[in-house]
Amino acid sequence: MSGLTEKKCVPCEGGIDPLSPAQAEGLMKQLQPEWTLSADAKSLHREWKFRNFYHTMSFVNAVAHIANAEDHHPDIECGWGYCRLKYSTHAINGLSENDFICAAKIDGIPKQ
Ligand SMILES: C[C@H](O)[C@H](O)[C@H]1CNC2=NC(N)=NC(=O)C2=N1
Repeated sequence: MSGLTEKKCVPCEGGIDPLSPAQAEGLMKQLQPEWTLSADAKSLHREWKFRNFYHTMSFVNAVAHIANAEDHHPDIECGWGYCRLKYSTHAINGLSENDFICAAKIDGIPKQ
């Protein structure tokens, strides 16, 4: 169990520094290995594949539920059989712990 899943996102409207690349690399260790950091360490990415549209949208709905509960929202790109997520904290133009908390919670969604 990842410690991040025990945490709750803190509302962010700026005023904090984005995580450094080293801090972001450290938190990556608590996520499933399919997540990648962008080259500038300002965003977090992952893609999923599904065997039909129903399973795709079921996953997207579970992501939306987490986003709503945490009040922290990914960019979502989805279509038949795939979903791509991008996390960054818009208010600071970079990554915050919120992005990692949400990613860890998404890692807990059962894969269909
Ligand atoms: C107050 C509240 O936490 C902010 O408006 C949130 C809402 N969701 C957000 N989601 C993301 N990804 N970045 C933000 O900066 C952000 N801001």
